Amino acid sequence: MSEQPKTFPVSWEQLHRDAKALSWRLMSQGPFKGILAVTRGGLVPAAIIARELDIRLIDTVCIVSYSSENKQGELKVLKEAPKESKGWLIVDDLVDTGKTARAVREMMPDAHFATLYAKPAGKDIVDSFITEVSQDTWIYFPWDLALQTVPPLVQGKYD
Ligand SMILES: O=P(O)(O)OC[C@H]1O[C@H](OP(=O)(O)OP(=O)(O)O)[C@H](O)[C@@H]1O
Ligand SMILES: Nc1nc2[nH]cnc2c(=O)[nH]1
Ligand SMILES: [Mg+2]
Repeated sequence: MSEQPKTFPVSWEQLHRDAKALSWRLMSQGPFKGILAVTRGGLVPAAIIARELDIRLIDTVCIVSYSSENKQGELKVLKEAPKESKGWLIVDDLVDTGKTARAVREMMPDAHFATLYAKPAGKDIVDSFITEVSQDTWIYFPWDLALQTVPPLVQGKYD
């Protein structure tokens, strides 16, 4: 569970809408030679953007930054980005502290960096994003969520 006081849950529909909005914005920045998806969070947005911009060349940079308890640790690069960066589009789901984005930027200095969501500490590192949320907000992606029942608003209130 997150220790952030605020939460921003994103549904599949919302994610699709935001990835399409980002694609619209990126159209004027291209054409791009290929997409570099930052795993794992960048994979789903990268697939949607690749479809919208008709990009067939997709590569990955494989980075682990947060543990399963949502704590940031040492950055582990499991697979480096390709050498060429000019004309490439980097896609990640979000930028938070900017640690991941900074590391990828170093590997791909001439690429355009796009994320769906951005927090204030990291937003200046990326070139394009759709929605900003406050630093004390934890974003929940649809692949981390499940439908569940919630009690009615008034349950137990008038007992
Ligand atoms: O700006 P930062 O503070 O570096 O955080 C942003 C990164 O954290 C998350 O990835 P994570 O390392 O949790 O891995 P995942 O994509 O596999 O979920 C997210 O997908 C970004 O890549
Ligand atoms: N899911 C998720 N992963 C993150 N990694 C860094 N910040 C976040 C966040 O707000 N949500
Ligand atoms: Mg990630």
